[in-house]
Amino acid sequence: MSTAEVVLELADVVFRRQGKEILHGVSCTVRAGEHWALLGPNGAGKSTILGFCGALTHPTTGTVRVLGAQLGRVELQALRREIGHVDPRHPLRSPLTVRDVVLTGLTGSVDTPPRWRPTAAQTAKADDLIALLGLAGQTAERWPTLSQGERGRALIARALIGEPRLLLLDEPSTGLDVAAREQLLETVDLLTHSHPGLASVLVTHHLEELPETTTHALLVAGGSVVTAGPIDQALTTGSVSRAFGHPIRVTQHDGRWSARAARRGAEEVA
Ligand SMILES: Nc1ncnc2c1ncn2[C@@H]1O[C@H](COP(=O)(O)OP(=O)(O)OP(=O)(O)O)[C@@H](O)[C@H]1O
Repeated sequence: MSTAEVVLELADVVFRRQGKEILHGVSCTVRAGEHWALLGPNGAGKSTILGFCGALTHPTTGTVRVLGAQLGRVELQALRREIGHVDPRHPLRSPLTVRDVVLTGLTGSVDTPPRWRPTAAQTAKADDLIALLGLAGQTAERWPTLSQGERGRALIARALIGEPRLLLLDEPSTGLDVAAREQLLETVDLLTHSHPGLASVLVTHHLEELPETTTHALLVAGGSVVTAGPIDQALTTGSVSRAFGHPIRVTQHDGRWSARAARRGAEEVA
């Protein structure tokens, strides 16, 4: 059992909305340096769980502790500033440059606030992150001209500029072609070296979209945990088939995962 600092802890979390129980007692502990995949079929409860991780919602019962603070006892706004949140549906409409988009991670806003000016050190830091994410040379390019993949990497730089201890990635490969997806995954893998203490939670429906550096998986279905723990133990043909309600064969090759429907005549699903 790791002794690294606990970054995120969900204990028996139940969530009800409009008379409906959406989560039925979810528990999970994420420690510094761990990279979790949050996986499950449509409607499983992934976004709801990510909402707790990002200090966006309170549980109905049970406890959520994010970065040592219990939700319900702390000011959520202050806590959110310590969490890097990458949402591929970032609602930016104005033609900010890559550098300006990254700097909005410091103000926690979508656009640059009027009269806000970055310091020279903040600008230098934005440029360092832009280079780290493979966008050097595109610092002055404007948001509407960027590809989806470039936007995804710019949003990771934006999430990192506040030096978060927890990074949340909400389906970061959405809308990417295979090359852009692979570049994005390589970039995420790089973070284990550039930001060694950082913990992350990445939401996806697809095992193929898991970075090689993923250490743990939380598999959910119907608002309950199917399995949670080190990825090699958590992601199995049996657990993934149970979660998705379909016989699926899970394989791992060179650190990458894949899932295929188990065809008739194939080996029995464990
Ligand atoms: N505010 C709400 N009021 C009522 N029901 C809700 C609310 N938010 C979510 N739900 C329901 O809770 C369930 C889980 O939703 P959630 O969005 O967390 O699933 P998900 O795993 O992220 O799904 P997807 O993969 O489709 O994005 C769904 O059945 C959804 O309809």
